[in-house]
Amino acid sequence: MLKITDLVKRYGTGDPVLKDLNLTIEGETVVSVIGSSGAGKSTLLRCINKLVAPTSGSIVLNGTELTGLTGRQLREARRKIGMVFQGFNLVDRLTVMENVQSGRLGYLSTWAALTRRYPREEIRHAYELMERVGIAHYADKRADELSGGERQRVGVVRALMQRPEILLADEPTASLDPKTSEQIMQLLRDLAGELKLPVLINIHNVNEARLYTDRIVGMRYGRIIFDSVPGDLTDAAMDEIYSGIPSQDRAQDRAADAAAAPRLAT
Ligand SMILES: Nc1ncnc2c1ncn2[C@@H]1O[C@H](COP(=O)(O)OP(=O)(O)OP(=O)(O)O)[C@@H](O)[C@H]1O
Repeated sequence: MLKITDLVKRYGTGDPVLKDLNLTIEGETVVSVIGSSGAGKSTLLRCINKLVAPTSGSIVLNGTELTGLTGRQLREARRKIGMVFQGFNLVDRLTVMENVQSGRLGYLSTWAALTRRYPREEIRHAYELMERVGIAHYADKRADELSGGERQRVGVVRALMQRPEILLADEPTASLDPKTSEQIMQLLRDLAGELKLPVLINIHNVNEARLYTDRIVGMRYGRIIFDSVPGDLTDAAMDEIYSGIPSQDRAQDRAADAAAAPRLAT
């Protein structure tokens, strides 16, 4: 279970870009995070995998508090978090197998990694996962010889090689054509069920969020203003997430209007 409590992130001395954010994800749920550019979606993911340090608040993954970890404990905690990227982040000149095994680098000795002598068990595990996502026959191909969809499958297998406890995906389909995007979303959804893994996906494509995720979290100005099943994402909810002023400010404005109204009437 991932439990985020009162998370605040401020870059430098600027205003907070995440404001007292609370979010709990249990079981194998696939959750999408939607919202306008700048709403704080990527910052949220980066706080979870500690690519950026939260300013305050708590992030607990299966009983381990992630905030405040450093050194070896941080490296160990990071292994529990699989990451899938928009641009795939593969090493082009390496083979698919080498890219996939790089997901295990934190576990291998430097010597084994440098000489690419992967443990037999890890080769078997890699083949199993590659078979599952349909890229086993490309194991010895260079990554730059693959299509976008195939490259993203390599990215997914690399993340799963860590045997993560949660999978984070930052715009995993934004570089793909519509049909391939749907295949990758379906794959993430199926893998969540098969591996009993929660998956958190930042996504701009609301249709894909509706079709392939169990729960949609809508962010605006660093706050979660919508958190429900896709069926509840009405046009009004979309308006609130993507346009106008933040709901909290709107509520404050409404309260101010109401307070001012009697005076205006007189
Ligand atoms: N490294 C940084 N330093 C300073 N400000 C940052 C940094 N990264 C992000 N921001 C700011 O934080 C806010 C949230 O950005 P973030 O990238 O999390 O939003 P987003 O919802 O993921 O946007 P997009 O959909 O465009 O990726 C923005 O105002 C952005 O300018």
